[in-house]
Amino acid sequence: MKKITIAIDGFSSCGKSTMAKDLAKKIGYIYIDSGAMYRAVTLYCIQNGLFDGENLNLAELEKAIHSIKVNFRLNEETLLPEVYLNDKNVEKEIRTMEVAAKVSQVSAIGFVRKEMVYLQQQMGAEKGIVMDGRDIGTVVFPKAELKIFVTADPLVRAQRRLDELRTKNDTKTTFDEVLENIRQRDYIDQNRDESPLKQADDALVLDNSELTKEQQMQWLLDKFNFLTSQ
Ligand SMILES: Nc1ncnc2c1ncn2[C@@H]1O[C@H](COP(=O)(O)OP(=O)(O)OP(=O)(O)O)[C@@H](O)[C@H]1O
Ligand SMILES: Nc1ccn([C@@H]2O[C@H](COP(=O)(O)O)[C@@H](O)[C@H]2O)c(=O)n1
Repeated sequence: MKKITIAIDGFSSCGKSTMAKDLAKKIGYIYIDSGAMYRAVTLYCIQNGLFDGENLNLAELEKAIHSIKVNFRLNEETLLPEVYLNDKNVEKEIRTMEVAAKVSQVSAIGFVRKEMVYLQQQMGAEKGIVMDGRDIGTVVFPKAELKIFVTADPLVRAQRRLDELRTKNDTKTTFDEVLENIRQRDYIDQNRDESPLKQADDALVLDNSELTKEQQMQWLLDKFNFLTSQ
């Protein structure tokens, strides 16, 4: 069967990666979490002292951007791609609240986006890919055959993310901190000049506030099956 490109965009913590990952596994496509790439660049900035409080040293980051190596390697056990920063697996480090608090500032920078979008387009050149993010259907793959825009109530999203943090032994972060981070990221992502988060005109909208993971997966699979059976 001819392979297609699937773009899943939407708000923070609404389940994009969960459904993109599950769908890719089910249909034998490559899965790429584009947010992980922006998180990896953010981690680089933190680790290399490019942040002075809230201030980011843009000149230093611009000098370094071409030499920051961000790529994915398959975890042989989970069969899922994991993100590497300069050849080090950083899958866990990029999921901290420290990175979450700074990533939307980094991802709003034009030269950072240009570099990441170039890599993402290379990864999807052969199709057969499910990529999730904020600008996948609008900028990275504007010709994607299937575009989904995911949304959910911020309170529901915050609770899901908090539950996840608790399973990772984070007992400190509060519900209000998670909610504030989600609101802040949504605001910055929607209002930045470069490739703001918005629904592509030809995207199908999914509000999964009241759907289980299984229900959202079935919804997505139905859309995929319908499209590829045409
Ligand atoms: N339908 C659902 N019902 C309950 N929990 C869900 C559902 N979908 C996803 N989750 C959970 O919500 C949390 C956030 O999901 P996920 O990481 O997939 O979101 P995301 O949109 O990719 O987030 P981010 O943009 O922050 O990377 C995870 O803990 C996931 O297991
Ligand atoms: N295509 C994308 C993907 C992500 N971002 C930015 O990265 C942040 C983290 O992404 P998650 O999917 O892991 O939450 C996100 O808040 C965006 O600022 C992006 O700009 N474009």
